[in-house]
Amino acid sequence: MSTSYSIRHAIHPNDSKTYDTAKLREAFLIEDLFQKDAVQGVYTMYDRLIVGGAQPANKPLPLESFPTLRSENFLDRRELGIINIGAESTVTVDGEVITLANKEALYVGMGTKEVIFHPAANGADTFFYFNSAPAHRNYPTKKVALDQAETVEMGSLENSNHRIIRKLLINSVVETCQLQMGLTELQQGSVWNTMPAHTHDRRMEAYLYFNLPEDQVVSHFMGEPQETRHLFVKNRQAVISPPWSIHSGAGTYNYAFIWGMAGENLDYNDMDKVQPTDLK
Ligand SMILES: O=C(O)C(=O)C[C@H](O)C(=O)CO
Ligand SMILES: [Zn+2]
Repeated sequence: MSTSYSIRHAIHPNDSKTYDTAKLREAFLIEDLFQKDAVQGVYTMYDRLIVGGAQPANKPLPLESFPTLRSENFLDRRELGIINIGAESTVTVDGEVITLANKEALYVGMGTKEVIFHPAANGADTFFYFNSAPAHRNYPTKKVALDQAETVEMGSLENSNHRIIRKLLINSVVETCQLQMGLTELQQGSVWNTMPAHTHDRRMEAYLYFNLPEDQVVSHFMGEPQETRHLFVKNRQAVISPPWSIHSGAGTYNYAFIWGMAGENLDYNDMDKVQPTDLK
């Protein structure tokens, strides 16, 4: 079997205040999502979002159901969002072959029986990142290319936070039950993401940092706005952000990240912003 997963429990914000570095990392950081010829997942108890990575190198990898799901197929009661962060390659969805170029996204609806991740034809490194949330109905499977995304430019070089946000799987682009995903790229010389920071009690969020040189890091800031902590994060590592937590980061180099959310609403702009001078 090429699929493995672990479970992360939800934590009360008061408890997290007492965590040392090791405990904080164990609760919120996902260090090893990608492994050659494996599908790996973390089933979080935050809105039951699954954070996953598939790295097909020598063989196609089916997305197998996790025993915790107690369902025959992974998507019997779930929806799925996939973003390709590696070489162009294909995903088959109930036999339909869908090609995803780097940074392209795919929404796969509830009730789909079979999802298979394929290695790139030319042997190049293939990395598919995915998020999955419980669903209540089927919406059609849809590929979203970069030019179909809702794209916004935010920040400035003066504030070290100039970035392009591509909302790929969002309700103006594709119908979903509760999943939203997108990709943010820091522009050269800018290192701060999501600053001013925010929380959104209605939704949890997960970040996957990528396109970061192997010898560079992002300091990811989390916690309640007046009780922040940090996690040092490397390339292709993910962070779980509870609804009460800010999720912002500053890198030693520019980078990209994928954000994914699930929860109470599909309103991307429903955020409680925190001014930088109010953070503690
Ligand atoms: O750089 C940003 O700002 C983001 O990408 C923010 C995320 O999209 C987010 O946190 C959505 O809630
Ligand atoms: Zn957010």
